[in-house]
Amino acid sequence: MNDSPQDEAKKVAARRAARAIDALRRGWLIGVKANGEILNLLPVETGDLDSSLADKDQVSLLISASRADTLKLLNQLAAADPLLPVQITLDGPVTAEEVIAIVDPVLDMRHPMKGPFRSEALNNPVAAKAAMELARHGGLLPAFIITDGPAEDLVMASDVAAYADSSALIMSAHAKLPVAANANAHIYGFRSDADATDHIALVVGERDDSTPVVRLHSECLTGDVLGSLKCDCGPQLHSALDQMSEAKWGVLLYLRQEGRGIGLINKLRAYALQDQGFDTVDANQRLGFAIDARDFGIAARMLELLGIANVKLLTNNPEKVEGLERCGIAVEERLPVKIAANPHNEFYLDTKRDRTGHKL
Ligand SMILES: Nc1nc2c(ncn2[C@@H]2O[C@H](COP(=O)(O)OP(=O)(O)OP(=O)(O)O)[C@@H](O)[C@H]2O)c(=O)[nH]1
Ligand SMILES: [Zn+2]
Repeated sequence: MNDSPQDEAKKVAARRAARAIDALRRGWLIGVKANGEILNLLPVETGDLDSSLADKDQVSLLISASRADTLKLLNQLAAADPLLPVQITLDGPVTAEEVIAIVDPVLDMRHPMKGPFRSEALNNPVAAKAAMELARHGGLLPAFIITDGPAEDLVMASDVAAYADSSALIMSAHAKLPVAANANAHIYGFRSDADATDHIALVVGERDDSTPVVRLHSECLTGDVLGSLKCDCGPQLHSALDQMSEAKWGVLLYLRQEGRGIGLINKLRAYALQDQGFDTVDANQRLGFAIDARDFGIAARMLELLGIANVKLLTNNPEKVEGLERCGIAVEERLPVKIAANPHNEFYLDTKRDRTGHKL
């Protein structure tokens, strides 16, 4: 089947975004274009900072709005949009260590005094916002050195949306998978030609015309595999499979959205901030991310591909209900997930209830 010109354009856009994300992970320079102008950026986390900073009289950095807030820089930009990234300029010579101390909140205790910096209005806010999203998709700290070009990988700010487009997801494999909770289970694999992340669904029990019990489970390597006591993910996963087995049938969507969409390494950074006393919400914001960066459109698309339009959703998170309904899935009922707290996750569960509206 031939793609329509629109589909072809989306693929080209997704490819440019994928190349840019790959470049960022390797520490290469990217150019982000919006409104006819290119913003050339070197990722602080992976880039060769020493050679980029050498002999510079001035160095400009692009950091997230919430990082700028922590550094008390937002008030310098009185009229600024509080969600816009911020450009700061330092007088040279500047060392790699100084730059890292500015962008990495985990080091704040070690380097409490920073600055003075000048923050400036962005001349390409659309490109700057897209750069923050590219860093998140790459699982990197959202911080860049603004450099001179030309960059080999040029991405349009609008390409990020094509990369994250859940309609590109297709079902690619299907097999029986007996699991401990239920020997009658089937696994379905999903992938997309836009983004390299694979997702899976486990259909538990005998499918019929009744509404299935569905659980959207976001990947948590520490909880699901290592049995971390910091969160409730592992017990929730197993309790969900048990509840599905007790119902007529159920569907577990295992979404590869580690750390609520910020990636494994950034989640571990959030844990390091939690070790310093910040809660899960503040930790995400200090890193420069949204409290929850997940896109539940992916789950809705997986349900659509499985031919499921109505669900009974196992969750305490109202955002999951709204996220699915916005994408046309009817949530007939919300079933609470009750997990006994332990001394290590009590504060985390309280934070979810008090700050992110989780019901219990
Ligand atoms: N960034 C970040 N992610 C975390 C933290 N603790 C757990 N996670 C991630 O949060 C996600 C787990 O969320 P879910 O189990 O889907 O639950 P939920 O949004 O709390 O909603 P429920 O359906 O009520 O469980 C996983 O991707 C975990 O990796 C944390 O402290 N910081
Ligand atoms: Zn977890």
